[in-house]
Amino acid sequence: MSHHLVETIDLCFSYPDSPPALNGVSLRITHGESVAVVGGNGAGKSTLLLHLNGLLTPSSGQVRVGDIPVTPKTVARVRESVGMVFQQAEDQLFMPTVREDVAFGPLNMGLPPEEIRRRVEQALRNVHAEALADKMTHHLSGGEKRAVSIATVLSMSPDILVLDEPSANLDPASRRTLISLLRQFTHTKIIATHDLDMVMDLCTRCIVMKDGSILADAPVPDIFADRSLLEEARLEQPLSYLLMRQERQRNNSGAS
Ligand SMILES: Nc1ncnc2c1ncn2[C@@H]1O[C@H](COP(=O)(O)OP(=O)(O)OP(=O)(O)O)[C@@H](O)[C@H]1O
Repeated sequence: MSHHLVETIDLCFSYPDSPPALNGVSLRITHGESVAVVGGNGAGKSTLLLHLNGLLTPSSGQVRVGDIPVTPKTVARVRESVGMVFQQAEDQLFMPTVREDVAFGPLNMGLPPEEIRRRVEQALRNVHAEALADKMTHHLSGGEKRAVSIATVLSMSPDILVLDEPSANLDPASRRTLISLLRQFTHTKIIATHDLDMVMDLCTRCIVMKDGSILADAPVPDIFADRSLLEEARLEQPLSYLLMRQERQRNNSGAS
């Protein structure tokens, strides 16, 4: 894929017998960006993400990854480039052991056994889960499942990592580990989340959704400075933003 752009053009989608879940979403994300997708419950975040690697097909409009339109014909190629980490780890992990789950993607890509072994080891090392390799996936804790879910995607060496609620249900230490892990992934990241403190930590750009449309798309500090926008989107200023602003005010008053 020439350059790892993700683009949606006037994307609309309705689930069967339901009102539209996406209403003309257009966005363009370029290589290396770290983008948060935020909004209240039911705003359309997961539905948008599921279009990015062809798990849902638009009712109208288009999704493009690089120069390839995402269609049933291109979807296998697109999924080598766009790695999706689902909201529920149970949707991601379906093989008996961790090692088999992490090997599943590379195996499907038709890679030689030695390369598969190398990728599995590397991906597990990246998420600090080497010790879990031979465990049964259904015996893992929530945090371990999340780490292994990410490894199943990293083993395919994606250019674009798409994560739906990656920090949900993690204890503070596991959440912190996840954030530092994601920080090390320097390719494009697209993260749907309610964890606005994590957005402060990881993202530079923030897309705010409401009722299946984009309400705002701007640098993270600009979004968090706009209280009426946040209220309209059923969001609140995160603590880390308030602390950062307080610190700046203190420094400014100290300097004057
Ligand atoms: N499988 C489905 N069938 C019918 N409607 C659905 C389905 N999945 C989602 N929806 C509806 O589509 C809309 C968008 O849902 P979506 O899950 O994309 O929102 P979200 O922003 O990810 O929400 P949350 O923050 O609660 O996870 C909602 O009105 C939801 O009820």
